[in-house]
Amino acid sequence: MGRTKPNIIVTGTPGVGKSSHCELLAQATGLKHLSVNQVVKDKSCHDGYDDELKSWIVDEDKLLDEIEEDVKKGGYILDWHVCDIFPKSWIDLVVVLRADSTVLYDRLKSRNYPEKKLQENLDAEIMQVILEEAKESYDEEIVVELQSNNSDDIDSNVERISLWLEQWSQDHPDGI
Ligand SMILES: Nc1ncnc2c1ncn2[C@@H]1O[C@H](COP(=O)(O)OP(=O)(O)OP(=O)(O)O)[C@@H](O)[C@H]1O
Repeated sequence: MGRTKPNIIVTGTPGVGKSSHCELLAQATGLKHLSVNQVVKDKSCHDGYDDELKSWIVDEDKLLDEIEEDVKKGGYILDWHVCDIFPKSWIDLVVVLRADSTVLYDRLKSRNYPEKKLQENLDAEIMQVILEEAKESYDEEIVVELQSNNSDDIDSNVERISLWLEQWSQDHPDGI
């Protein structure tokens, strides 16, 4: 079975603004916001919790099994800091959000991240780890890098992705 609506990944380093974008984007487009972290927790797609890193040790196979049936129907915004585990055939657009390191530092600091986790995430953002993963895992023409430093950025990004969605629907009147 194909899909009449596309699937979009919104990814980026923790704190870059994925949830904020996805919520507004879901409101603007009617696509469904799938918080992958929430699925990991709710459906126990993990092998426990890493206390030092304060994050779940994700069972990726179980996670994919859990969401496959829904996501294959289309119309989902996948919100996660990992982007390279989803099969290419599921995905129509990959949005990689970016933030300046000073901005990201302040956001993570205010979340009381442990110093090690904060530094790892800042390094990952500076080294553009997630952008590189996205480009390696998907065709470059579907990977879009967008800035997320302030609320104007969110508005213009949501607008831009909404326009992309309209175009996708025009280009694929019968779905794919
Ligand atoms: N572009 C932005 N302008 C202003 N504030 C922002 C922006 N992006 C994110 N924030 C703020 O930064 C904090 C983290 O944002 P958010 O939870 O959306 O990030 P996230 O990428 O989903 O994080 P995580 O991966 O940890 O879930 C929130 O307080 C949010 O309001």
